[in-house]
Amino acid sequence: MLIPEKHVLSWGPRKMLSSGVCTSTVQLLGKVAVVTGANTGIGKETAKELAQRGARVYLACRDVQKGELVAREIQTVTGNQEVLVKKLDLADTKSIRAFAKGFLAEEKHLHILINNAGVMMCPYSKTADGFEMHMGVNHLGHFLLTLLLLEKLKESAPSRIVNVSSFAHHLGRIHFHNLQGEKFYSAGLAYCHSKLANILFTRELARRLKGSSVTTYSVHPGTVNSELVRHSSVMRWMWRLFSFFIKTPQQGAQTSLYCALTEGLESLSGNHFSDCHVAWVSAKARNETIARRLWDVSCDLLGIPVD
Ligand SMILES: NC(=O)C1=CN([C@@H]2O[C@H](COP(=O)(O)OP(=O)(O)OC[C@H]3O[C@@H](n4cnc5c(N)ncnc54)[C@H](OP(=O)(O)O)[C@@H]3O)[C@@H](O)[C@H]2O)C=CC1
Ligand SMILES: CC1=C(/C=C/C(C)=C/C=C/C(C)=C/C=O)C(C)(C)CCC1
Repeated sequence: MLIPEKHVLSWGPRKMLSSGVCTSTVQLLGKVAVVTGANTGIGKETAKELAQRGARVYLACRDVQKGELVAREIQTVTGNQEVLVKKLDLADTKSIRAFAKGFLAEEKHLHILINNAGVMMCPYSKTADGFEMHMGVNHLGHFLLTLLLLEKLKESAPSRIVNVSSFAHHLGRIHFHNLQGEKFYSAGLAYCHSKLANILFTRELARRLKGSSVTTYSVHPGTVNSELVRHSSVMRWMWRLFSFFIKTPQQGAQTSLYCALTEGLESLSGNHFSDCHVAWVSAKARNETIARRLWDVSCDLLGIPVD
């Protein structure tokens, strides 16, 4: 194990709240990984560990300058020079298509895709394509990215897709008549809806990928001290006050790493994980009809032919 357990699990309340360590010893020399939102928080720690294990890692970031600083840091810490930065703004489908085009032209393989980037509790705003920001970035952006990279993942199989969701999905609903939040909007609930969409996408994708050796998992990383709370002063205050009780980003990365690396997980494709174990999801998240409809509606919105 490359992350010594004592550094992942400190002591006291944080230890109690941060169970779940990726104990896989899998090495990744010759493997290629993409991590979205890798310039900070959970994504940065996930990318660092993948690089530590020898993978060529693409940091897919909307701010290339921030990404370059982190890439240098990861190169220095891990000794792996194959840490690359590529511009990806999930709030703009042109940027997503440009990212995929560049990546597919450059790389023969893609073994691990970690759909990690996310926004939470933004004031009402829209992406370049007119999608509500949470649904647009957290769900539709990653949906499009994944479909554009799917052939490469299939050619590189066995390969894995990890979608970082949240236990907040329990409060989520897919309001097909108000998917862009135009009729009513709550910043907190919009986040929950998008995280439910992450789980429905994972389950429907797993169903469609059966037999392909490409597997997919959704993840709740835990409550993690990161920049996710940037839009809420109450949450920022809570995070500061309770920082000792919540996970570090390195601890928050463990379940994503577990799903990306652990051998023998293939039969659990489509499942949701928390603290490196299969976790229960809401009844809405288990609804196949909603999952199929969300898939079709997402294709429609993105101008992808529905199959
Ligand atoms: N922290 C927590 O307690 C929990 C987090 N999660 C999930 O974990 C994931 C990682 O979040 P976390 O590390 O905590 O949060 P951070 O805010 O620290 O990191 C989020 C990352 O997403 C990137 N991002 C945001 N918008 C876009 C965009 N339009 N295009 C590309 N990248 C974008 C950010 O880039 P930039 O730095 O440029 O803004 C940043 O790199 C999220 O999906 C979140 O929903 C789930 C449950 C709990
Ligand atoms: C009650 C309580 C807490 C609050 C937890 C909250 C509010 C978690 C929210 C998580 C989110 C927003 C996840 C995003 O996906 C702390 C700080 C752990 C400290 C112990 C008591």
